[in-house]
Amino acid sequence: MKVIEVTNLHKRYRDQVAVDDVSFAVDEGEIFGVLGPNGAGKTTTVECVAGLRTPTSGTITVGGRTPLEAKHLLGVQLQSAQLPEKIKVWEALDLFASFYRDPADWRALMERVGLADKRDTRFTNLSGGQKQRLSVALALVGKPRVAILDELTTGLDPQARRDTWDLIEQIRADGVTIVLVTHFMEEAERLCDRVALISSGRVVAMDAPSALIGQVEESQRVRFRPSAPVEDAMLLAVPEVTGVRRNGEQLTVTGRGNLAPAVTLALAEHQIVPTDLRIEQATLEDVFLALTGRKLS
Ligand SMILES: Nc1ncnc2c1ncn2[C@@H]1O[C@H](COP(=O)(O)OP(=O)(O)OP(=O)(O)O)[C@@H](O)[C@H]1O
Repeated sequence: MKVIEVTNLHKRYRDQVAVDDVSFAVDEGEIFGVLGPNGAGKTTTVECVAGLRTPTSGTITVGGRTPLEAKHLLGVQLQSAQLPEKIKVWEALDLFASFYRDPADWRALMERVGLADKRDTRFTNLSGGQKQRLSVALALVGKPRVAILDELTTGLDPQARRDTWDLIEQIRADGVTIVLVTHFMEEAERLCDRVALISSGRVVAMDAPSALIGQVEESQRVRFRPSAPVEDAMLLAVPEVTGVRRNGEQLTVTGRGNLAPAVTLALAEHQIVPTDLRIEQATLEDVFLALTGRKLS
């Protein structure tokens, strides 16, 4: 079932087109990623979905209603959401809970996002990751059906980022649909069931990360040093192989599908052992580059 439907969204700020033509639908219970470089129109798109901005044209429904009618279904954690510096963790949660008729138990939520021991800490004294986790808790306090999380892990160190990813997965396990705005391809690959790649206000591709990566011409690369000389022709005869490059003794074989097992098997048939074997897989970055000629970050 579709919980969000965006059709031909267009948003202009005076003479600046922020979103040119964006359409997508989000299934109930999925983590849907909106991925694109800075300025692609991601924030504008989700702010329209959240009812915080009015589209210039196009339609948006959330749970079959307009974003404004659906406000109670949405929990929004927005980029650089700021709280008063001196507010304490518990006060912020208690304040946000007071906005709703039937709020979640904010104490349980505080526990859930790992801030129970920071209950009395002021916002300004929280670390970057703790601030982000508080903002997630604040987005969830209204028991939303859909949570919109914008650039949630920007500025976090790797450990804090992984902790935040775990938190997002837990929230989804509770049945909350998540729209995740990010410009980190690794984050999108790891978390999202589907992603919309956005460039210059348009959706250039939309699918599961693995499906998008599978479409890249050379989605796999295998690098190794052969224990004995290898003919290119022998490798090119392997159906999965599309190319062979040499760099001194090192060979780079590109291709698709189950490339690494196919290559090692072909080598074994010629009594050749691949040493220093490294397998590299294309990423969403490669997909984006192939589609737009531009880098994601
Ligand atoms: N309030 C505004 N007034 C005028 N132009 C705006 C406004 N908000 C955004 N824009 C412009 O619209 C375009 C899209 O911005 P948006 O913030 O939606 O992109 P984004 O993909 O979220 O980028 P980022 O990751 O940097 O936040 C940009 O060129 C931006 O400068």
